[in-house]
Amino acid sequence: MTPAIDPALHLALTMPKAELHVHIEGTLEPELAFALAQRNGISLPYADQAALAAAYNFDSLQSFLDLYYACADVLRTADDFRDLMLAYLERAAADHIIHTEIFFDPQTHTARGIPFATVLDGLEDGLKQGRARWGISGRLILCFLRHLSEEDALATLAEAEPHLARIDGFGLDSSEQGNPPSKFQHLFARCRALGKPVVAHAGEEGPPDYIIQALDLLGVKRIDHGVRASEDPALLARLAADGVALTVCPLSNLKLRVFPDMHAHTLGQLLAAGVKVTLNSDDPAYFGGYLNDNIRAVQAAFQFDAATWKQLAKNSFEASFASKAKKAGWVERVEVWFGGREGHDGQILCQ
Ligand code: HPA
Ligand SMILES: [Zn+2]
Repeated sequence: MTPAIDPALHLALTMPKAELHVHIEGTLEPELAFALAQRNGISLPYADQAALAAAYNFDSLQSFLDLYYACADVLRTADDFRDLMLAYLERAAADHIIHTEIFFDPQTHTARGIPFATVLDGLEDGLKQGRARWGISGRLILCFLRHLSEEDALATLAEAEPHLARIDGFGLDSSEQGNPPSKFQHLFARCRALGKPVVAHAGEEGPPDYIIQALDLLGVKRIDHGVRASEDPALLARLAADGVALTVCPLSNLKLRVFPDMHAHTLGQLLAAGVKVTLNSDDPAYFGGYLNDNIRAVQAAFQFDAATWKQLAKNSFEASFASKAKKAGWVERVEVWFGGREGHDGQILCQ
C-alpha cells in the first residue's frame, strides 16, 4: 500500500522509538488541568481551556516556566499523578514509542506540601498501568530545579533515598541562565555515588561552556538539549568522538525562541558532525505537540531520508538508560522493522 504522505515521514512516524526527554508536568493538557482543578476544588487563573491555551505564547524559557509551575498546582493527589502519567503514555504509545524515560520535578510539589511519596506513588501506578495497557516501558528521572540552591536539592535527594529502587536516574532542569552546572557539583557527585545515571539540561539557552561543565563537573553521559554545542567546533568533535547523546526537542526550541524557525535549527549540523542526536517532545502540552508532531515539523524543514530516520530511532534506544542487552534487542528490532523498506542509498524501495 502506498502511503499518502512522504514515505520517509511515514516510516519515521510508525517506527519503534524511545523518548528520553519529556517532563511529566509538561504533558498536562488544558483539558486535564481543568478537570483536576475541579476534582480538587481549586481554581486556575484562566476562565477556560481556550484562555489557558492562549497564554502559551512564550518569548523565553523563563516565560514558559512561570506558567508551567503555576499549572502544576492542580496536581494534588496520587490519583492526579497517575492520571497525568496515563494520559501521556496513551499519547506516547500512539506515536509508536515503546520506551520512555520521564522527568519529574519533586521540588515543584513538595514546596506546595505534597509529599514526595504521593508524587512517586501516583507516577509509578501510572507506569504500571501503562505497561499493562500499551506494553510501553517507562522509567523515572528525578530532576532537580537549578534555580533553587544546592542545599535544597540535597534535601530533596535525602527525601528520595528511601525510594531509590523506584528512581532510575537524576537530572537538572529549570532556569538555565545564571545557574551553571558548577552550582551542583556536590549534589551530582552524591547522585553518581548512589550508582545512578545522571543527565543535565545544558546548552538550551545557556552557552556551550555549560555543556562542557555538565560533562566535566557533573559527569553526565547524556545532555538534554545541547543545541548550542554547534557554536563550539571542538565541543562538537568531542561529543561525536565520545558518543555523548543529545536529547534534542525541536518544537520546544521554536516555542521558546531558541531559534526563529526550524530551518535555523542546528539539528542538521549536529547530525552532520556525527553527534548521537535523539528527538523528543520536552513539554508537549505547552510546545505544540508530542514526538510525532516534532517529527513532522523536522521532516517539513529537513526532508531526511529513511536511513537518517533509522539512525535517529537507533540513537534513541542506544542513548537510553536500559541494560546493554535490552538496548541491543531494541536496536535489532529497528533493523528488522526497516528491513526491506529502505535501499542502500537510504531511499524507500517499496511500501
Ligand atoms: O525545556 C526545559 N528547560 C529547562 N527546564 C525545563 N523544565 C521543563 N521543561 C524545561
Ligand atoms: Zn526539558
